[in-house]
Amino acid sequence: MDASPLLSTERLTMHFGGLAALENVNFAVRPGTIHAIIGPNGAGKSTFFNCITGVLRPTSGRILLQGEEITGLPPETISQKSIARSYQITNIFPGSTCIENIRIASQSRQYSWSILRHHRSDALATDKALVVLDAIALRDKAGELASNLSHGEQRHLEIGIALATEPKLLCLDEPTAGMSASETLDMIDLVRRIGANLTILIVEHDMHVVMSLADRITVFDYGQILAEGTPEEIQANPQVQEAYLKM
Ligand SMILES: Nc1ncnc2c1ncn2[C@@H]1O[C@H](COP(=O)(O)OP(=O)(O)OP(=O)(O)O)[C@@H](O)[C@H]1O
Repeated sequence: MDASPLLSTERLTMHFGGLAALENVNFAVRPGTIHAIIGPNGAGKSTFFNCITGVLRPTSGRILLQGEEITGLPPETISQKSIARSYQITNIFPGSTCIENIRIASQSRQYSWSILRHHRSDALATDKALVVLDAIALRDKAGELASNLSHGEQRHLEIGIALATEPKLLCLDEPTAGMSASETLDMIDLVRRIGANLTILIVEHDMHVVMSLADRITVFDYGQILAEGTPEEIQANPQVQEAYLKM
């Protein structure tokens, strides 16, 4: 029994001049899953993320969030519609404390926070931020300047900033890039924990991370979907093996 997709694309196409970075991509993320997108360099993974988060306006095709068309909407509107993205490059305010970083992000989510503004907004905003800090295992660093955190902790904070906007879909762009082995294990643990209550779309090069976390995997190659399935199905797929061997 398939649930209706949380996010889907229909014939999504993005051309840069004569280059087809995405070509007729039909894709769907089921609610409650951790869905990984993998593929060789230049396969179109970042372009896909950029289209669904509004950074790029696709050349043609449609993007639907819970059946509502969001194609070509600006990033702020897409964020208000509950798609949050954590970037490869850290996106935090280094001169602010961890809790301030989370509070700033949550206050930017005007609609769902309008109630809080009417009722003891400050105390509630702080309580909410502490819940997020708990979720990202940084509660004991609430008052610490973000600039004093380790690289791994900064990536956790960045995910907290995305969580504070109360997304329905969290897009993670290479969350373990540049991490040590132990930071990578911590990140796997974090994504698994937040994925218990949230739909996550993840672009990741580290196959151990992908195979540890993903419920489903979509493989992009030359801007098209080469394969889709469970981690076991993808690992056993000869076309996928060939696409990676040619790298
Ligand atoms: N703004 C742009 N202008 C022109 N070409 C672009 C632009 N962005 C991406 N491309 C091209 O589109 C293709 C897909 O790039 P994209 O960055 O989406 O791939 P990727 O799968 O994310 O690669 P990587 O794993 O290396 O990050 C590449 O050929 C890239 O050079």
